[in-house]
Amino acid sequence: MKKKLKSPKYTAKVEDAENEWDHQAEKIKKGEAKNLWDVLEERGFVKDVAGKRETIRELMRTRRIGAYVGIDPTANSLHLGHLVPLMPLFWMYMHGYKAFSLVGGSTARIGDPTDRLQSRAPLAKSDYVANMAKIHFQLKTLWTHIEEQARLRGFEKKWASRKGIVNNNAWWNSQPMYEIMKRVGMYLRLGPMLSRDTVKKKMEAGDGMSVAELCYPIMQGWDWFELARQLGVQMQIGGSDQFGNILTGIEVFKAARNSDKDPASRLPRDNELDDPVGFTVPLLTDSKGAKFGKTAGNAVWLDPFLTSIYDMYGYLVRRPDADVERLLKLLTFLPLEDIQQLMADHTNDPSRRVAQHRLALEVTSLIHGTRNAADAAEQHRAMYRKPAPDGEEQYQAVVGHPTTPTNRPRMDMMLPRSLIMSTSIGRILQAAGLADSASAGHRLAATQGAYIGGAPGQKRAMDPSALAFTPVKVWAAQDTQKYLIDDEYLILRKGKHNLRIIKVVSDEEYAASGLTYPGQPYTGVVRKTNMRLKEIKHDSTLAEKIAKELEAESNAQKEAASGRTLIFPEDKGRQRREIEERLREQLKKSEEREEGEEGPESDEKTK
Ligand SMILES: Nc1ncnc2c1ncn2[C@@H]1O[C@H](COP(=O)(O)OP(=O)(O)OP(=O)(O)O)[C@@H](O)[C@H]1O
Ligand SMILES: N[C@@H](Cc1ccc(O)cc1)C(=O)O
Repeated sequence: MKKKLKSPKYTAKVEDAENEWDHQAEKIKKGEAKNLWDVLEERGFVKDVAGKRETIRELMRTRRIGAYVGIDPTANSLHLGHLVPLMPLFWMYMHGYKAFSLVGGSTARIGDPTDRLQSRAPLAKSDYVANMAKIHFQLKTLWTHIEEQARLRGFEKKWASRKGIVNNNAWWNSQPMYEIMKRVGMYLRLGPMLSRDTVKKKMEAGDGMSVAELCYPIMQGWDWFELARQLGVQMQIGGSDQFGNILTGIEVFKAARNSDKDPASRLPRDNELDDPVGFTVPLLTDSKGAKFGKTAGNAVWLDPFLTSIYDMYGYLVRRPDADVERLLKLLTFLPLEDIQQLMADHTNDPSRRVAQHRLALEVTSLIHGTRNAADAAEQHRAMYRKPAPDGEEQYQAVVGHPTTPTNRPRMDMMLPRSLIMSTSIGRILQAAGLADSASAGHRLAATQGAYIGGAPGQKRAMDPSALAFTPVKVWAAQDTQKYLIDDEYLILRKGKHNLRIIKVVSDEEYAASGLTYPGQPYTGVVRKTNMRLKEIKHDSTLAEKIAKELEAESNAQKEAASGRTLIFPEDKGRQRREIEERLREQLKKSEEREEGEEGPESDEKTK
């Protein structure tokens, strides 16, 4: 590979960063600063260590190493359990290391057999594409919130620190089997692989083991090696169930490294500090001790549509006193002294649950941003009045609008195929909830304020890390469909994080779902009224029915107060004229309102 020449300015920056690191290492040695490894241990992150503790400690002191956590997109959202291995990664980034989260686009298609008796059910290609994109963007949002947290906590941004999201599709889509067999397969022995507990159990008491599943840890180890080659990743972090995979990974890494014939590209192996190292974090479990996650079905999801921000806040507020200190250490960036103070306050009056509320606020801020977390805290305060003397929380009344599945904008949604195939991009942006009206959607497209994912005609399984976004333009209606991924998904984005992953379904399936989208024809008042006016002309009995509906609608509010019921006149002709009159009035008002909303650029041509 041709190496890029580095500018003198860049080289100087690298040198400065190295000097800065050496200086910090010296301070740690003299006891003037803390080694991050010790911080991680104190906070309870370290369960099992792959490598020697002292070596890792020295490595973290002397080198700005890279670390990674891998997550297979086997569900459509991250959950709270994933935060435990991700937190040390975030800590490392804040302290100037290089930290990467990996989306296992390829490994998810094999399925990690660790601790399972039954193989994972194969994912439909479309689900897998959607999961991958969603997890990728959730991680992206998390990383943005980490920047926010770092700023709030006064961490100085380091030029040489790195953060990123990678997808192992990037190499597995074109990885020759021959290379793996030759560089790794030849050196790994089958005996130790077969004697792993998790393998034995699945073979003896479960549904057996496929060759692909048996090779899963090799894939994971090769990922590590690729990340080391490309990004300098020397450390892997995972949940405690990943310990076996991390140990096998070290063997794979070393075999791959040692078989590199070219000394110029070979990763260093001069001393112990050059070797790959890893550690696992304790598993977050539910009250019955089961691993918190997608398989056990007990997850608290990071997707606010699956677990509302309010519900996540409430879940954290309900954590038992015995768990709260540990969770504060694992899931927040609060300094240990602050946690101690908080626990002392909590012990003084446990009924106020100050420690739990702080936990809830910190974790929801990290996941959903500080503003949303503050809203959730406010909703929570409004929902519950002060605890009764017996300590029980009491339900009061709902004040404000708690987040519910219906009022939360969805990241993933469904739209009918005819809309995508034949309507203007303005209307599609409106239907996706990225614009308030079709003309606002048009303006967004005209000013290139919205983006569409993928390349025209993309057919291969998408790799979100490589997913390019093209600014949407005011193109012809049939141009949007060129961006359909696997003929099934459309990805739209406004700004950095306002993302819509749209599953495009047949019109029949959409109608059967009972869903409607903003701007859907004949769901707006104008169109409904117009349609009914036409119907009424042909059927006078319909007038009575519509009159009743209209009355019921307006009386719903009045009735409670007055208790009055309306009596309809007997004269059918007059009745029809009156109703038509009222419908016209309603129509006029609605048209005026819609004009006001849409402005002069209404895209009538697409109707
Ligand atoms: N409850 C948890 N506590 C701590 N770490 C977790 C928890 N759940 C998942 N992890 C860790 O997150 C990383 C990614 O896990 P991933 O979602 O790929 O698969 P998984 O753990 O097998 O999920 P599941 O078993 O729920 O299907 C792994 O390192 C895993 O150990
Ligand atoms: N095997 C991990 C996920 C993972 C995938 C690829 C990796 O390189 C690392 C980790 C799990 O299931 O939890």
